[in-house]
Amino acid sequence: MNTQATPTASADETLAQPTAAVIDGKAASARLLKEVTAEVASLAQQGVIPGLAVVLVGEDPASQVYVRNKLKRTVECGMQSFEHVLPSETREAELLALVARLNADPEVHGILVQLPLPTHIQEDAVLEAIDPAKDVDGFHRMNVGALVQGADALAPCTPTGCMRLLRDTFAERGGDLSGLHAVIIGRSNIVGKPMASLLLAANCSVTQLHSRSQNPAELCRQADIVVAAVGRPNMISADWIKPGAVVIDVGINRIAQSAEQSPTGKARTRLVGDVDFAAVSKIAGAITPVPGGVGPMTIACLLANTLTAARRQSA
Ligand SMILES: NC(=O)C1=CN([C@@H]2O[C@H](COP(=O)(O)OP(=O)(O)OC[C@H]3O[C@@H](n4cnc5c(N)ncnc54)[C@H](OP(=O)(O)O)[C@@H]3O)[C@@H](O)[C@H]2O)C=CC1
Ligand SMILES: Nc1nc(=O)c2c([nH]1)NC[C@@H]1CN(c3ccc(C(=O)N[C@@H](CCC(=O)O)C(=O)O)cc3)C=[N+]21
Ligand SMILES: [Mg+2]
Repeated sequence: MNTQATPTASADETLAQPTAAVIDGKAASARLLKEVTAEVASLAQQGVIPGLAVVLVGEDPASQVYVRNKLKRTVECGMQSFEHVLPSETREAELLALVARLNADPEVHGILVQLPLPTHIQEDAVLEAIDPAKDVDGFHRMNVGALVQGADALAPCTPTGCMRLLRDTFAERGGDLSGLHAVIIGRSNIVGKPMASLLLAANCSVTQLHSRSQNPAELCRQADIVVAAVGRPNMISADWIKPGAVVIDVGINRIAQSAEQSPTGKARTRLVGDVDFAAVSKIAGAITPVPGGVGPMTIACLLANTLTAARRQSA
């Protein structure tokens, strides 16, 4: 990672050094995966191979990206991967029966049911059916409650990955997150809400924006840390950002790409985040790219959670 502008730089300094450091999520995830791989090997010597079951119902595009990358990394770090791809017509009862089988399977230490589920399935019923000890997404009420109360729990992977990137970024600058103002855009159970809990635990002042917020750009401009988790391509423009702020872009949006822009010369799609990277990177102190930012960290944290779950279940 380069360290050109500092997050506390004044507007003048930032004008003199107008390009944000690009936070390298791929490198950070490779470092974490290396640690996980070593610990998986030592657990394997005790006869335990951590196993992760992934359940995908239907065809959400962001979920498909996730599943593909996850499978690769799981095997690379020495874990077992169990994939369950079900058609979008799958009935809730069938899905609950599968979850019950995975709960009872001693080779499965972690269970992840991809969200969103098709609308005829009640998401919360499925999430509550997962054994909390195997809930590597941290979405079960028991784990959500523990996170909010600051107790030890399996914490959601994407916010955990964002925290690792933030801590690394501020540590490189000789500081930490304590006392900084963090603005989160989005309040989903997957990203926005658990992100707020983790930032509060790190002693940030936290503001949470959502679709009903008034003057979002004005509020966001007060942030030292911006976490964008909306699902709208390029929504966060340069005028939302205070010079020198650290920007974490969680969005994974697939947009059409013209033939001229495509490396293959064919009209295709490409991934973009929620932040207008080209404009914001001229103002921010540091920023995560999409792809190559939060996404790879989510996967590394998922595998770290699976290792933790396997250790606890075999202790
Ligand atoms: N990189 C990764 O590892 C991951 C990436 N993602 C991606 O992150 C993005 C967000 O995901 P997720 O949290 O699940 O999305 P959700 O759709 O569940 O939540 C989106 C949030 O954004 C808010 N919102 C919508 N429009 C606006 C607006 N105009 N102004 C302010 N807030 C708005 C919504 O507000 P309200 O509550 O009022 O409706 C809601 O809280 C998606 O692109 C997703 O693909 C998700 C998980 C992991
Ligand atoms: N129960 C559940 N938990 C989730 O955590 C969850 C989910 N459901 N549903 C879908 C979203 C989305 N999500 C992604 C994670 C990693 C990448 C990822 O690896 N991104 C790479 C993509 C690289 C590429 O393939 O081009 C990157 O950003 O660099 C993408 C998307 C997790 N989610
Ligand atoms: Mg639903």
